[in-house]
Amino acid sequence: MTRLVLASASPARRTVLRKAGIEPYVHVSGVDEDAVQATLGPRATPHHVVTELARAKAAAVVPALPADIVADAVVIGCDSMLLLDGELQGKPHTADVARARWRSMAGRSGTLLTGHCVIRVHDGRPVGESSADSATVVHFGTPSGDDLEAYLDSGEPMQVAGAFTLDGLGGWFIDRIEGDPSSVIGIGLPLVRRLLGDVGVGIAELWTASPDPA
Ligand SMILES: Nc1nc2c(ncn2[C@H]2C[C@H](O)[C@@H](COP(=O)(O)OP(=O)(O)OP(=O)(O)O)O2)c(=O)[nH]1
Repeated sequence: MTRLVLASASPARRTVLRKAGIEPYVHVSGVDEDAVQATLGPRATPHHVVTELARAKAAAVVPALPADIVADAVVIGCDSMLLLDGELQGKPHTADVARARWRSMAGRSGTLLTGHCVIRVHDGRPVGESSADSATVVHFGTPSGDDLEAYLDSGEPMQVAGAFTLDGLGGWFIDRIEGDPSSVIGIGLPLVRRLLGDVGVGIAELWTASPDPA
């Protein structure tokens, strides 16, 4: 049976796949995202940046996988960033940066881009690849000063692209989205289904009969 390999440390991506019936084999890529982005140059479009980062993560994992996995696998890399005022934003990492971002984006909208790359591996060799990014417009609410500080104190916004989550505490501050919710969380299920089809894999081949509904 073809095994789905998730080239990501993201617990959010793992959870999305598990709830959708797939227990991924996880192998973190360890890719230096800043270094990859630097090689793309200043004229790289936001769509190209997230897709190339996703490709770098998937490609980095293939040679490191055990033989029994790479006998028959699809390796998926992803990268999510928020495009706001023409600037790509990753994780804020600090409360000060997250606060400044929320003060800028409250009451406005941005586009959450998630790059995806699927590499088909058979008998240890890459035999197919397909990549694309998904774009979801996110309309941000306006948290009160107290709510924003409490959100920052939770630590959540510092660890996620765009300083918000759709499915966590951040959900209280997202008015609506235009696009695929799973790609905002970190891995777009309908897009991955299409990319898997591009490399000859049907999604129903991969999922277990009993998805994790938790
Ligand atoms: N649960 C949740 N997580 C989100 C949401 N939006 C973004 N994130 C997370 C997903 C990713 O873990 C993170 C985006 O950073 P990256 O795409 O660089 O992935 P990350 O560094 O976590 O892992 P990776 O580089 O794939 O090993 O932000 C959301 O709405 N909900």
